[in-house]
Amino acid sequence: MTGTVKVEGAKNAVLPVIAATIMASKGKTTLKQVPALADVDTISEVLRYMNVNILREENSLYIDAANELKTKTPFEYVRKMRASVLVLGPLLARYGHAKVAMPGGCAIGSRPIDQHLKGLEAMGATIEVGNGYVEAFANGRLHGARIYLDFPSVGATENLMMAAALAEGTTIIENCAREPEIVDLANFINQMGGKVIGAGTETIRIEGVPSLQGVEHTIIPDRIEAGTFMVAGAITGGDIIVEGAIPAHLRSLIAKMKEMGVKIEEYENSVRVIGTDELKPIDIKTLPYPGFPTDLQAQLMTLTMRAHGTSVLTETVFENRFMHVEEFRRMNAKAKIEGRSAIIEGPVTLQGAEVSATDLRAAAALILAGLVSEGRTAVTELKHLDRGYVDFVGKLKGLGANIERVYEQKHNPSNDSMMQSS
Ligand SMILES: CC(=O)N[C@H]1[C@@H](OP(=O)(O)OP(=O)(O)OC[C@H]2O[C@@H](n3ccc(=O)[nH]c3=O)[C@H](O)[C@@H]2O)O[C@H](CO)[C@@H](O)[C@@H]1O
Ligand SMILES: C=C(OP(=O)(O)O)C(=O)O
Repeated sequence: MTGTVKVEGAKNAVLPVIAATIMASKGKTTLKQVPALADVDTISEVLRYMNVNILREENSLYIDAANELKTKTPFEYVRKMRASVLVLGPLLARYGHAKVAMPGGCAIGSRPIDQHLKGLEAMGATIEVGNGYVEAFANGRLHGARIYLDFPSVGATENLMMAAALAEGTTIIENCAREPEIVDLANFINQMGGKVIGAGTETIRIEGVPSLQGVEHTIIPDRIEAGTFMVAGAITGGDIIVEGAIPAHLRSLIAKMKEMGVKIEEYENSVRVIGTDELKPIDIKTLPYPGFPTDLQAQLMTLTMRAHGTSVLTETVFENRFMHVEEFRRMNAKAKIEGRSAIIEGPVTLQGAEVSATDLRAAAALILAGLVSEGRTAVTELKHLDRGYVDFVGKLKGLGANIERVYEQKHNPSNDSMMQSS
């Protein structure tokens, strides 16, 4: 594949930022570079349900949360998207009450929210969990606290940072997540009038303020989408430019791809990827940022199937994020799971097959594998893909891929399939 592909605003940055907009009791918020994703629609629906005015025009969202808001979120939204739980901190901080459906597990793990709740309790909240809901109360404003997270959870860091922004006094979150999306959220809160220091390091300090206001903010580029296209360039032995990729956000992927023999040129706001036939095997361990992202594990796995030798991919962030391995085996991959590791023997000639996407990144990875498989591959369950990729098929076609999106039943997108032949 050759050519240039442009990345969208980051899904994992825009979702917490949209949740944070409900803390603005005055003024309106304009968000720019908002990707047209199913997850953005879902969180927009959550806000509308709560009585927030929210309007989308092209890549911008206009949000007015100055009305009195409902402080409850029903299960139907959280079921579609776990990130709905990010309204818990903002609602509790603004209203002293929040009732949010408990997110269940999903295909990648059980995903509890104990660290979110532990932090909110330390800030003075009373929490009740029952009948599938978590309900939190604060007697007046939350107060500042010193919180040590057991694990640098992205969602817990975000929920607590938002709650602390409107709390009385200073909150210190230690062992917090350091992802670029945390920094984007902190920048947004600070633009709103908040006082957050240290985002991007292991300790964040937040001085609470009495109120926050709406502002204009541009969402950072999606490093996971960028990384997915970088792998697409490499696996097809192509030469592609990923525009909007910030190399500093992709250090671990760039290092691993270079170790495999892929040529990568870095520019300020783009990367060029030049594939090779002589891929070397690698060992990878997923870790919180700046370690290798779990959200790129499945995609990079496809590249290891083309490498000459044995690669070991160890998943430490989620306990069950190897559902795609079984699907890859249907495509002739020599792959097995041993404990928390996937062992991949390469190189193999992948064969087209009918496979099913088990989660969002598995969907992208199966499509990447399909690009280099002999014969036709059909990927189903594309509702997962639509959560996190804008026009993935169109963008790959633009780079020269032989791929079509097929709508089998118009009103049930989960039945769609994706086909490609090589
Ligand atoms: C919308 C969004 O930004 N999603 C990302 C976010 O998810 P999310 O915020 O859910 O991920 P976390 O960092 O919270 O979870 C990481 C690990 O910690 C565990 N955990 C988390 C919270 C908690 O209270 N207790 C607990 O045990 C989880 O089960 C998981 O095993 O970060 C993940 C890890 O980089 C990414 O894969 C997701 O794409
Ligand atoms: C796991 C992911 O997302 P979420 O946390 O929204 O399920 C992802 O983006 O790969």
